Amino acid sequence: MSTVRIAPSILSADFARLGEEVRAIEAAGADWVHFDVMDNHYVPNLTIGPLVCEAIRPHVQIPIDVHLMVEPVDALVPLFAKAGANIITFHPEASRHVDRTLQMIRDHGCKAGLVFNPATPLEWMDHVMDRLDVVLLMSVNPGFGGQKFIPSTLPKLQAARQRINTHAARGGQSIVLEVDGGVKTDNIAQIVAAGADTCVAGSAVFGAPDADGGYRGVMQALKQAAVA
Ligand SMILES: O=C(CO)[C@@H](O)[C@H](O)COP(=O)(O)O
Ligand SMILES: [Fe+2]
Repeated sequence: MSTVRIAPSILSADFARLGEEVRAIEAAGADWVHFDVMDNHYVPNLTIGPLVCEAIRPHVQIPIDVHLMVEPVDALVPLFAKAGANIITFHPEASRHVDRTLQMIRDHGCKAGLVFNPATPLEWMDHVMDRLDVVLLMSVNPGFGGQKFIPSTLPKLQAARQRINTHAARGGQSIVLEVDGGVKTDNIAQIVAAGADTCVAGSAVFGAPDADGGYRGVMQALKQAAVA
């Protein structure tokens, strides 16, 4: 049985019923709530902030995984920590002092992570391995849900997995390897085989037809397909 985590992205949820939506995905077996923050500056889209994080916090027990697509980053860290975030990830190009931002996230009691766009080199992680709890590889360009998985993410996942395993073999902490964008039942097996242990899925989960078992059906289908 696979231990892959599924983190539904609420970007594709019904925002008018967000409390109900996050309760439904938790009941359906979601492992994390993936919370996409877009600022209409680092990315063209504009989404949700700490007030919405605070509003959904009492509705779920599972960790809230805040993916910051904002520039600059630092001012939002204390606000999301206070709003109940458990994990905060950011794009290294968007922070002037990456080491300091990672440290700040942990100082606020959250797990810290870096997000790599499809063209962002993995070298960004090399000098901050000790400060990382999560490495998130984007398998689409950030800004929108419902895009198609970029296949070059697969060798990049293998390379990231190798770095993470080497770090652990040298006595370093364990680091989650998360993938975000275009994850579906028909590609999750390849994604997990390439080294991912945590998969964000937005449109795949929230677009699941009721006839196929709705959120519970798609969550089971993703977890089963991951080990196929
Ligand atoms: O961060 C992002 C997009 O920028 C993602 O979290 C998407 O929201 C994932 O949605 P799907 O590709 O699974 O529909
Ligand atoms: Fe995301």
